[in-house]
Amino acid sequence: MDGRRENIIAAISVITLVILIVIARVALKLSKPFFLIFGAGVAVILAVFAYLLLSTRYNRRRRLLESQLKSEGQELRIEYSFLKKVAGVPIKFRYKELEEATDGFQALIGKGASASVFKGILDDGTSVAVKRIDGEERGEREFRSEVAAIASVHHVNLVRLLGYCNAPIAPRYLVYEYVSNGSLDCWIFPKRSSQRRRGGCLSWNLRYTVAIDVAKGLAYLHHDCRSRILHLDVKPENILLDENYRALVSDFGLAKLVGKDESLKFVSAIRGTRGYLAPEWLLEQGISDKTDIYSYGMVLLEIVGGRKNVSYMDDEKAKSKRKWQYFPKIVNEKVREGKLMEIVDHRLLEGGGVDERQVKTLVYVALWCVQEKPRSRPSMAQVVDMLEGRVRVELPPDTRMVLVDFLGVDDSATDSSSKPRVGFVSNQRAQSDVECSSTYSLATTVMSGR
Ligand SMILES: Nc1ncnc2c1ncn2[C@@H]1O[C@H](COP(=O)(O)OP(=O)(O)OP(=O)(O)O)[C@@H](O)[C@H]1O
Repeated sequence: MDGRRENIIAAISVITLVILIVIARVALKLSKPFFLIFGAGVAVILAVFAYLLLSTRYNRRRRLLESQLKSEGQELRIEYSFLKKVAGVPIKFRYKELEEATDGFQALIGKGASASVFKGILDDGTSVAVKRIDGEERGEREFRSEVAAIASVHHVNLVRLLGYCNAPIAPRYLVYEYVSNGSLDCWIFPKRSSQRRRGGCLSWNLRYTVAIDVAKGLAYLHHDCRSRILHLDVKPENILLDENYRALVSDFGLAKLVGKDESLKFVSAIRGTRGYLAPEWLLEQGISDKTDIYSYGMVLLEIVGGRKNVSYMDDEKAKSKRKWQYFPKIVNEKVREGKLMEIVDHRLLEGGGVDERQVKTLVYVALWCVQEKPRSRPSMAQVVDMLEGRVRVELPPDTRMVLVDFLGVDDSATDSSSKPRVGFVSNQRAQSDVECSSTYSLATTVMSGR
């Protein structure tokens, strides 16, 4: 009850009692009933005063506590949102917020095998990339592994997950920081005339820093996280470039968290992308961090050559007979022949500024990474040391590269970005263990090299 109201009620009751006593005095004189009424009246007045005293004290104390709690609550809220910002804990978004941020999912900035990515701007002005994960069961699996893998990691070379939205019925969404220069493939492979995309020809210096950035991001995942994280889909389409062309590893949809003390090798259904898959995975001999290192080596070769590792031969006759070139094998031969510079992206050689020593380092490291035996490959931490010049890079052993995965394909097969990931049905494996049943057949073949 409000204090002022209490006082008014008390005053009215006291005045009423006094009036009653006065009336009783006039009506009853000093008789016995008068003294009874008088006594009762005084007792009531005393009780009203006692009540007033206690309730005023109680209210004052309650108001004090309330204001204390309010200010503490506010402090806690400020502290919580500060901690959230500092720790980078992913936020849960409402579908409506994402719809507003992307203006109804208008600006599509990328599309992969399992997701569409839209540009958006949050209320506070932050630019974001909103990834809508398509597909029911697979979507759920990719969503979970992506959140589990990236929610807890923070590194300058890993794309930052700002939040997620998993409203019932609607597709699942992941909200990432927006990385303004798109993916690496647009910056190293020549643009096809039909393509309308951002990009250009990345300079040699920037290619070298990108190689180091990606190695650092992967080294962090392999060595410095609480559980070892295997990316399992390292390819140029999953490497993003920011406004300063620093590289960030993205797309953790296939990532696996492995306990630090867990066996280094384990079996997993073949997924990932054609052209970057390590032989041990194709041969179902178990995967490990060395599987990522193989894919990284394949990406390094594409960075140096500015071309896909698996491509059609240029001449039309060969094309009609489906003759392939396997760039890693060409690189291996050129290295042995001492003609290293012949494999460098021609567009870079025309412009000059290619450091031959760096080319040698990058190519040697790449050939170490794509060694067929996983144990011959370096760790990601060693790769960083080699690229940054702390460790000398020896000439890698000659590899036969007899095992090449490629698909029974059509013309667009050299563009992995437009293709579903590889699905592989093994005789021994249950169908449910297979990542996706694409229309492609996976073949293992001996490549001619050129
Ligand atoms: N944070 C981001 N900022 C800017 N562009 C992005 C971002 N995330 C993704 N993209 C763009 O969207 C494309 C597809 O994204 P992503 O690779 O995550 O999808 P996906 O379906 O998981 O791909 P995949 O085919 O490897 O399964 C990327 O190649 C890139 O061009």
